[in-house]
Order: sequence, then structure tokens, then C-alpha cells
Amino acid sequence: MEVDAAAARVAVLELKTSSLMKEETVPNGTDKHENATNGYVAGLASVKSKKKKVKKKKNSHAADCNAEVFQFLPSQELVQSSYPWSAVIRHRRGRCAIASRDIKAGEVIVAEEAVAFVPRSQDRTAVCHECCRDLHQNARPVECPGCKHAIYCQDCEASAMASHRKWCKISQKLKEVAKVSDCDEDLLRFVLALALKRSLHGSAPSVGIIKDGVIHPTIQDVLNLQTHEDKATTAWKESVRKGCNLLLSSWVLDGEVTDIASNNNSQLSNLEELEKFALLVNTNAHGMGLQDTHNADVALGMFPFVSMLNHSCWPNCCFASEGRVMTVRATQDISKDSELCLSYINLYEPRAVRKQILADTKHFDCSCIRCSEPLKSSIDRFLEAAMCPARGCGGVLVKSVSLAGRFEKEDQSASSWTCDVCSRVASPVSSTLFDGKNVTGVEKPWKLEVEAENRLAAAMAVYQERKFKDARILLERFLADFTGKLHPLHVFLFDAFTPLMNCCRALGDAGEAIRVCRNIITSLEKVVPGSSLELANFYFCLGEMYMERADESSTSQAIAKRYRKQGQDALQKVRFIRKICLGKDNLPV
Ligand SMILES: C[S@@+](CC[C@H](N)C(=O)[O-])C[C@H]1O[C@@H](n2cnc3c(N)ncnc32)[C@H](O)[C@@H]1O
Repeated sequence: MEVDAAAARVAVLELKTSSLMKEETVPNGTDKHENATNGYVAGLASVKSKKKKVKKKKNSHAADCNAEVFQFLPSQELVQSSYPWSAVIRHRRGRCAIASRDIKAGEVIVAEEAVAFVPRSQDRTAVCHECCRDLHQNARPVECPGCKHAIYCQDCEASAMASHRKWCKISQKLKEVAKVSDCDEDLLRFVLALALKRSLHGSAPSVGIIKDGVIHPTIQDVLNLQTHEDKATTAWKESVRKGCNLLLSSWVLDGEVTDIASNNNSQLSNLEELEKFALLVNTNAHGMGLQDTHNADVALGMFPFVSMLNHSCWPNCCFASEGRVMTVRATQDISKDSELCLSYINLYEPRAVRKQILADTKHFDCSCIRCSEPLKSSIDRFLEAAMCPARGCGGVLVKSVSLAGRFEKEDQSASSWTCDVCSRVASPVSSTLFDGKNVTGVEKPWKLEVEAENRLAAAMAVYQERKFKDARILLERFLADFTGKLHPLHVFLFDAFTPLMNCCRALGDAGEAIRVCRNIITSLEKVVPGSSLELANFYFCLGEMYMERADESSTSQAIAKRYRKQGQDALQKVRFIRKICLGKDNLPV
């Protein structure tokens, strides 16, 4: 199994203590996290791929959430009677899900059917557009000959095609509409799917139902979710407005132009409704994946009660989808009254990068416990730290201004670096390092970082061309040159591990691949001490590699026995993690 390099940075944290806002402590870098629990989350859907520059605003939380505007969703009471949490409104974070009793690791927090979902265009053929099940295992999926976009499994084909006919024509135009309006095609598809739901079920009861332990929410639940209109850029709003307008004017049902909400004839209001759907998608849509194939983000779904859980870079829950149902599970034991949180993003990133990603794609300034802990005592400091070059010190240089420079290339010249042990300061302004002495070459932490980033990028470019031999040489040289200068948990070192492991595997060097894989697992468990399906994937690789080594003809019996035992231990870990994250302990296929 080749591990996707991007997956390496997805990780999940253990929430060690209970109540989120007050008592919680995030362990600093010296803490050990025994009994780590598991969880996986993919990020919330980002609807526009182009990266936007978002200026950081101080105190933006104040504007983020105004408690007065929040209402409970129509189906909230039903959910509270069936699942172990209730919603409360908290200053700056809006609605929060709070445990109504003690919860055990692996327990279901909510299992929810999507109100609507949209397979991502690039993965159009991966899942059935009706049941969202994996199409790879379906012998003869059927594609709509009209739009050549919708595709169904054999079980769904007959019924799905009948309803699809009603909006097939508009589906055919979507690509063009997206192009003309410069609006994301998947976003427009999602808007269309929600508008259809609204037009078909607009007058249906607003409270959902629970069937076989799964909540089926309503479109009215969706309409009560949060949006961030104030944070959307003018360009985004304009393109969405243009796209929605074009959608409206091409809205053809059975050959007739029809109002979306049949009881509402105002064109303007309809446009507003479509725009609101776009905003709702932007803030609330969840990635849906295929559990047994690395949980790839193949579709986007709307799950109003999963959306009640706020983000934390130190979450205690994870989500995973199967078909149209998204299930959130506790990744550790959680005590009554604690807030239940998911992670919307990959967590093996420096704090500033995580915050930047959340600001850019989810439009909020993260106030989770991990981000609120002073950097100098948080494990986050290690992810972008250089080792202190002062002889015998052993401390790390922590940046004063921790910026997401990797994304924004902002001017970092104003930042200084302070050793967390000897407290000496290095500053690029005066180009001095400690005691006023000039420093040279790579000892300057700011230069070291830039050099490391460039070297890694060069190695990755070769790796991406699948030139494994050359890439391995570059990655090994990179690690040799920067290990000891950057902190062992530095994100650049971590980013080099997965491609190196894959290179070694591809080149048949299982021994080295095992060593690198163990490094990955060690780093992941230190930085994001909870488990996750990504962590399970690395354990699975490790297990596979040990088993392969045990089976090699050159391996002696005694050593083969040891490898087999190590392989079994790793696979046992995979089962344990999957049991908690997915509720089933089979090995991935
Ligand atoms: C999917 S919703 C979560 C539920 C939301 N609190 C509500 O009332 O609907 C995501 C929004 O919640 C808020 N939020 C979630 N996690 C947060 C965090 N860690 N820090 C600050 N705001 C957060 C942000 O406004 C974000 O856009």
C-alpha cells in the first residue's frame, strides 16, 4: 500500500481532559500521552480551490458569532432524545455540542443521513450519485446518457434515473454556468441539490425522523445552520451571484421554466435563497469518503447535526461516512458537560498554518484549546523550531512571529527566534545570534528554514515524477543535512518521511521503509496523540512490511518469527483504531 503524502499530515488529537473552555490543558511537548484514542476527520469542504489571501483580523471572534442569531434546529429535540449530547450557545463559538452524560471511546455521537450530497467532479465515477456507495465494486454502473455526469449503481439506477430526469437538463448546463460565472462547479451542483430538496420538501414537516438509529434531518434543519456572509470576499459573492442567476434562468423542469420554491414567485428571493445555500455549503459541508480506501474525500455532504460540532485542533470526536450516512464517534472517554469537537483540517501543521487554513477556507479564527495555549509551552512550537546552536544548550528556537509563510510568503524579517531553554534571541534584523555575535550560514534559523523548504520542495518534485531512486537520494540527503538542526518534530522533516518510505518500498528496501514508517508513527503520536484512520494506515503499512520481510526466503526462522510478531502487533493496532473510528475492526482492503 503506497501512502499518499498528503495523508501524512492528517492527524487527530486526544482531548485529554473534559470541559473545553476552562479546565482543559493541552499537554506541552514533554507530556506523554498514554491511552491515546483515535479519530479521523477530513476537512470541511472548501468550495473554491483558488487560494485567497485573508487578512488576519484581531478580535474577529467577536464578529464571528452573535449568540442572539442562533436558534436550535427544528430536529434538535429529537436528536437530544436519541444521542448523548445537547446543543448550547456559547459566546464566540455559537452553538456547541455538549455531552449530556459520560461517553465511552467509540460510542456514536450522531449517525446522520445526508440531506443532500454531491460527488466531487474529479471523482464523479467513484461513488453512486444516489446512495454514495463505492462504484469500484459495482459491476456495471449506469451513466446518464443525457448529462453524462450522474452515474448510479445497479440497485439505484431505476429509481434514481426517474427523479434525475427532472433536473438532467440543468445538470447538462452546469459546467458551462460554472465556467461563465467563475464559480466552483461542485458548489453550484450542491446549491442545485439543496434547491431541489427545498422545492420537493419545502412544505414537509420540519422535524426529521430517526430510523434504525440514524437521524434523517430536513431541509429546514439546513436552513438554520450558520453562515459567514460577512467573511466571504466580494469576488466570491459576485461569482456565486452570477452562477446562481444563471442557474435560475436555466432552471427547466420537464421543459418548463419553474420556480424553485413553488410557493414563492419572487425571483429576487429565489436568488437570495440560492446564495444562502452557497453560504451554507461553504460553512457546513463535510467531505465524505470511502472508508476502506484511505477515506478519500470523494463527495461533499450536508449533515446539519454533524455540523453542530465545532472544530478543535485537539478534538475528541471523529467522523466517517458510509454511503449517505455520516457517523461521529467519540475518540476517547469523554465526561459529561464536555464540549464535543471534530477537526476540520489536517493537524500536523504549525499553529499559524492551521489558523491560516481555517481563516481562508472556513472563515473563522480558531479559538480551540491547542491554539489558545501559549506557543512557548505548546507542542506546536516544535513543528517549526530550529535547534538552539549554543553549545550544550539543547533547547529549541521558537519563532516570535509564527507565520504561515509556507502559504503566504509573507515577510518574516520581523520575527525573532528565542531559545526555550537559554532564552537567547536570534534576530534577522540585526543578523545576530546570541550575545551580539554574528552568525554564519545555516546557523541562522531564518535561513535554515528557507533552505530546508527549498531542498524539500526540490526532492518532492522528483518524487512526484515517480523517480524513486533519485527522490530517495535527495530525501535522504535532506534528512541527513537538517536532522539535528531542525527539531525532530519539525513539519519539514515529517513531510519528508512519507515519500521516503514510499521510495524505499518501491525500491524493495523494506528494512529502511520500516524504519521510516516507525519515525512517521512516532512523530504522529507525539504531535497528534490520538489515533486516526491515517495513523491506522501507517500501522497497516508497518504490519504489511513486517509480514513481507518475514516471508522473504533469506530471512532466518528466528528472525521471521520476530517480524511476524511485530507485524501482528501493528495489525492489532489497526483493528483497535478502526474499532473506535469506524465501529468495526476489520483490516482495510
Ligand atoms: C460547522 S459550524 C459549527 C457549529 C456552529 N458553532 C453553529 O452554531 O452552527 C462551524 C462554525 O462554528 C464556529 N467555530 C467552529 N469551531 C470553532 C473554533 N475552534 N473557534 C472559533 N469558532 C469556531 C465558526 O463560526 C465556524 O464557521
